[in-house]
Amino acid sequence: MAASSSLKFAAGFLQLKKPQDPLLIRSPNQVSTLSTKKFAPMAALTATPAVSLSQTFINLKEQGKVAFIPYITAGDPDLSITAEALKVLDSCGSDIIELGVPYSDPLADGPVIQAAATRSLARGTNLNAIISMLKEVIPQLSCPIALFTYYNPILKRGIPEFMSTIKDVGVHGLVVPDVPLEETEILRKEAAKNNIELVLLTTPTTPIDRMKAIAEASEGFLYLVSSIGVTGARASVNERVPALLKEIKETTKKPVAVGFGISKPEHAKQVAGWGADGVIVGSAMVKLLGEAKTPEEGLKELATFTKSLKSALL
Ligand SMILES: O=P(O)(O)OC[C@@H](O)[C@@H](O)c1c[nH]c2ccccc12
Repeated sequence: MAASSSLKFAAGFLQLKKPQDPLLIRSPNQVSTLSTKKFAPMAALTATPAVSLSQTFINLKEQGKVAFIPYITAGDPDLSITAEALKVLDSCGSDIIELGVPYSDPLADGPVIQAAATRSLARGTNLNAIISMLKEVIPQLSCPIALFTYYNPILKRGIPEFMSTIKDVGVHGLVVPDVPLEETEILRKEAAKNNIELVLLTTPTTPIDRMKAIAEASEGFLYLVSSIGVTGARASVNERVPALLKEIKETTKKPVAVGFGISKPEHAKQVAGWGADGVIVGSAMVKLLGEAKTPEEGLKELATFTKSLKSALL
């Protein structure tokens, strides 16, 4: 698995890998034994059902708040810990959770998320097992889930079936980083049929006309990738973000969430101060869970970190 660290997003999106590459495809029938595990000891408890991504932003805006959106990789260290982590993230104030489907060739990911995906796949995580876990856990969450996946797992399953499956378990949004705008039409159509909001991404190198078209087509929110390159914590947030946000805000009324390289409460506060409607933190979260001595310790650290990021946005 090699993700190029010099990767540049081609006009907003990555190049699509050939779906027939056998290395990239796992059979949907390959159900891990994890899928039969009980993920939710308190399955009887149900939270207030989550609203859509766009409604979440409307509600926050009314309160003058910025959305906090953590990202974690499903199945790292295993899916039962992911289930617990989702509950921790939800109860510590996350507004939307981006849950990543691990993938063998995660082109847009830096070393931290690549390593998490490798560990997760090595444990046998696959889409069916993730879906079974979500079926039990989503009813216990009060914030919506946006599933993050590269395009291949969607193609492998078939777009209509993929969408109806994730809808049935209560997923609200979808982020697919390697589909060019021109190819999102079919995805959008199937997503819309199932009330799934398809979030599109724009980057600092996206030409303005293309950014406008992406903003127009994006649902739920628009994902502003703060800097070119791959995911991963950085010392500071790209100074071009305020200008990029201004440009986008002149184009669209849709909420804009900023991600890539945000790893500290100070970063989150700064990005919110620049006018973002949401702040996305991935690698820093994944690292805490991945490097903890025990899963329990990882979950504790995740709780503390989530609260500190959330309170930077209050
Ligand atoms: O890890 P970071 O730098 O905090 O960035 C957010 C990010 O992890 C998440 O949104 C994401 C994970 N993998 C991606 C690939 C492309 C775009 C976005 C992502």
